[in-house]
Amino acid sequence: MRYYPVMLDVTDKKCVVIGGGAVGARKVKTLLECGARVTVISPQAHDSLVDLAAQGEIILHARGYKSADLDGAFLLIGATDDADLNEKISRDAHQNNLLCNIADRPGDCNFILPSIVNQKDLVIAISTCGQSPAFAKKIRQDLQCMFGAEYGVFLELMGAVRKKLLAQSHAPEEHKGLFNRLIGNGLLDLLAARDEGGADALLEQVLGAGYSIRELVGGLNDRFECTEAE
Ligand SMILES: C[C@@]1(CC(=O)O)C2=NC(=C\c3[nH]c(c(CCC(=O)O)c3CC(=O)O)Cc3[nH]c(c(CC(=O)O)c3CCC(=O)O)/C=C3\N/C(=C\2)[C@@H](CCC(=O)O)[C@]3(C)CC(=O)O)/[C@H]1CCC(=O)O
Ligand SMILES: NC(=O)c1ccc[n+]([C@@H]2O[C@H](COP(=O)([O-])OP(=O)(O)OC[C@H]3O[C@@H](n4cnc5c(N)ncnc54)[C@H](O)[C@@H]3O)[C@@H](O)[C@H]2O)c1
Repeated sequence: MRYYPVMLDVTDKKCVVIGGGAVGARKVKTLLECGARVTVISPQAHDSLVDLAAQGEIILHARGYKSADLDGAFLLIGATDDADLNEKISRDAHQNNLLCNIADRPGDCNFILPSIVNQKDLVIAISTCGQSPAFAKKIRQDLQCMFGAEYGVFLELMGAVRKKLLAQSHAPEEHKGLFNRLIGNGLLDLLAARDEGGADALLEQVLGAGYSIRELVGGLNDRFECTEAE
């Protein structure tokens, strides 16, 4: 494995994307989904970025890159169509010890981006360590249809159960057994079938009273409506 996989918290962090073409726009979209504060520097910008700037979702500077653009940044992505400039951006980033992804220079990045299958808090990241982005995308497309809305609702429920158990006691070995019984005895399939009664019966059998779906996360149909509306 060439790279160390991590999950980065970019919430409210200043992330600078230099070059707002097709590639920059794709990377901005993911950063926004993860709650970053995004600044884009680009003389010309993809229509989607112009719209996001008009809606106040990003800051867009319609001009060329200056080194000072990195001031206060947590992370930067270089995605211009100018190879020399991309190299300069990577040098500036390394001097400032920044997290740095350069779209055409994997060797100058200290992180690269995976292809992502996502259903609310379920995130499956696929990387070929730069060997074949096209193949990472193909695997994403193959996996995507296997993970429906029930996975998002399932994780919301498991998270609520876990939070409630942890508030009572820290007992990882005991909790592991409970979680494995919920997982192994088909809670996910019951949610997929929208069988709230069946799911409640399983929750009560494994966890006892006080753990119904309504008590934990509200009604099942409401949860599916929220998930599918997103
Ligand atoms: C996963 C994804 C995430 C994202 O971008 O968000 C991503 N590339 C995606 C798509 C894609 N990129 C390219 C094609 C054309 C076909 C092809 O080349 O295969 C396609 C497919 C398409 O467009 O259909 C061209 C390309 N990519 C890189 C270079 C430069 C180079 O290799 O030197 C060149 C130009 C090569 C040339 O000059 O021809 C480099 C990188 N691209 C990476 C990520 C990192 C390694 C990921 C990995 O393999 O693990 C890495 C190293 C750096 C980085 O960008 O972080 C996203 C999938 C989105 C999805 O799921 O839909
Ligand atoms: N990593 C990947 O997934 C991937 C995929 C395809 C291509 N690429 C590479 O990514 C780069 C960008 O590809 P693209 O298709 O988005 O190109 P593009 O031509 O659509 O966009 C390039 C952007 O860079 C901006 N730019 C030019 N000079 C600039 C400057 N001085 N300061 C700031 N911005 C400047 C332009 O205004 C333009 O918006 C290319 O080098 C390409 O080879 C990477």
